[in-house]
Amino acid sequence: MSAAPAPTGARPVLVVDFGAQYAQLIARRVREASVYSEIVAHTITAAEVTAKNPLGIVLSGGPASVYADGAPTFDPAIFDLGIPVLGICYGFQVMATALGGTVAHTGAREYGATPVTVSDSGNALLADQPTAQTVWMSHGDSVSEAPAGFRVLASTASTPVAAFANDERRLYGVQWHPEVKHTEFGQNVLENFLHRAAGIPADWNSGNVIAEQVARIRAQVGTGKVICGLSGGVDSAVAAALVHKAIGDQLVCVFVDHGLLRQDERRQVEEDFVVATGVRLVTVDVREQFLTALEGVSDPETKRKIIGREFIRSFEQAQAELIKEAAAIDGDPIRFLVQGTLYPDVVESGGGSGTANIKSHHNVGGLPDDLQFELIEPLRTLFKDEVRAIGAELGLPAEIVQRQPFPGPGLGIRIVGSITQDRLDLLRHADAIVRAELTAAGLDREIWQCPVVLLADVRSVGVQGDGRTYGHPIVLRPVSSEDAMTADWTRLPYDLLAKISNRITNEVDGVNRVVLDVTSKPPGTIEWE
Ligand SMILES: Nc1ncnc2c1ncn2[C@@H]1O[C@H](COP(=O)(O)OP(=O)(O)OP(=O)(O)O)[C@@H](O)[C@H]1O
Ligand SMILES: O=c1[nH]c(=O)c2[nH+]cn([C@@H]3O[C@H](COP(=O)(O)O)[C@@H](O)[C@H]3O)c2[nH]1
Ligand SMILES: NC(=O)CC[C@H](N)C(=O)O
Ligand SMILES: [Mg+2]
Repeated sequence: MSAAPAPTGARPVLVVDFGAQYAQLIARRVREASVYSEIVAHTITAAEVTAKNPLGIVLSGGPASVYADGAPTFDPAIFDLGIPVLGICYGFQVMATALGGTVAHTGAREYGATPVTVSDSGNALLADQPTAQTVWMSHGDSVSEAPAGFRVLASTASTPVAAFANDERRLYGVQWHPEVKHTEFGQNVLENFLHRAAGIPADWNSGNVIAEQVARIRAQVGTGKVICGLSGGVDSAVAAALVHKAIGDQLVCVFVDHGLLRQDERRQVEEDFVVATGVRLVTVDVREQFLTALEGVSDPETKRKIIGREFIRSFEQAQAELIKEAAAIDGDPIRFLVQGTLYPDVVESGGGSGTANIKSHHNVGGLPDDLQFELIEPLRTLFKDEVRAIGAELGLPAEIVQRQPFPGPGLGIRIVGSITQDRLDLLRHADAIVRAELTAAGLDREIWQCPVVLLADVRSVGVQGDGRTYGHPIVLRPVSSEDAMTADWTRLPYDLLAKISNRITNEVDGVNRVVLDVTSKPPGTIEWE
């Protein structure tokens, strides 16, 4: 399992994964508390834990029941190592069972927002916590009896043991999920555990990530040559800056012009980006290849796999050209490919432990089986806002660090239907209008991104210039988000929406209707495909 890499000599907090949806979220919240963390499998043994010398351990939730056959187990000797442990949900139930308490299917099930009563705040975990608070629950089993030596700290209407503690042994557990934003005092509980109970100082920051990644990249690459897929977006800019810091001129960036880009994008990357960062950049023009490969394809996953494959073919093409150019390589082969992959790309592609495939991101689930490159993905366990912080720390300009995301498959996954040159030109035009208006309204920082989608297989009747039209709708999808894992639709001012709608229907041939997507994520995703 991938884990955020340790800074040299740093003692981690281990997050033990029992198949949770939220293991990375826990790791991220620990980082937010300025503490370094690593995710480990639940099969870790007491000896392996000792070898890692952790400052604390957090046990995640998980879908199984502790008493069921085949449920994920945990080495009980770990509780005797003297290391502070916090169990969450399934992890709380694991701790209860291992230490002589009982867990049962009591019939009490709690999902979502649940009021909890804190009955004992005279302990490190719930110190200074209000008596009444709302927490996020997701369980069907309950601790019916706390282990001997443990105090019950909190309860809900149907769960008498909702939190417990043994301050002497520094063992703690909560039935609820402190790692999700909907839990009112969740971060406080985690920080109480880390700082008060376990006494861990708050001294971890993005500077540590940079130092460690630089060391790790140097060790991985040696004197080899590296290419980096650079899109002009935040993630690849930060990845490239990190790699550049590590190995300097051994890095060459490659921009793929696949014809699915927005207006003016290539020029921006080739000129503005290079000026801002000083990286060496080559562009491969593969517009024809992509269009041919995608001809007649309308299924979203098929499109994504083709795009993922063609990206790698494009990088191989750049690799071959650079190898010919002796100056770029000094005779060393180019074996490594840097990608700005983030954790949400991985988890949505089904790459988390036991998580579902929502959509194959081109750089993860869309990679071809015959991939020859050795990947370098220094941001793979991080979330976008963390990456922005690292970019700022590395000195990248705000225009780059604060840029809105744009997916690698570009306009290709914003045409619902098959992709043609005409449809791309139409969508590019509509998208340019939307972006110009949002920028003019000063809203770029407020919205996370605003996909503009062409419903190429849908037509509706309109009237323009006293004549009948039978045109396509354009969908506006403005969203607000913290990390793209969840999102809400942005309430844009009506006047602005009216202006955008007017301009698109007046200026873009073939469009006679503009509609607004008012769906959150979940249940929708941000992109339509
Ligand atoms: N046009 C492109 N040329 C080269 N590499 C690309 C291109 N588009 C995407 N990539 C690669 O795929 C990775 C994932 O794309 P993604 O859009 O998630 O990240 P990004 O473009 O770097 O940042 P952002 O999410 O802000 O758009 C990039 O980090 C980059 O390595
Ligand atoms: O580089 C990328 N390659 C992809 O294949 C891809 N698919 C979605 N996205 C971006 O990821 C975030 C979440 O998008 P969804 O809610 O649509 O899954 C949003 O920011 C999307 O724009 C992608 N980025
Ligand atoms: N989210 C969880 O960790 C759930 C734990 C366990 N499966 C239960 O239903 O109680
Ligand atoms: Mg991008």
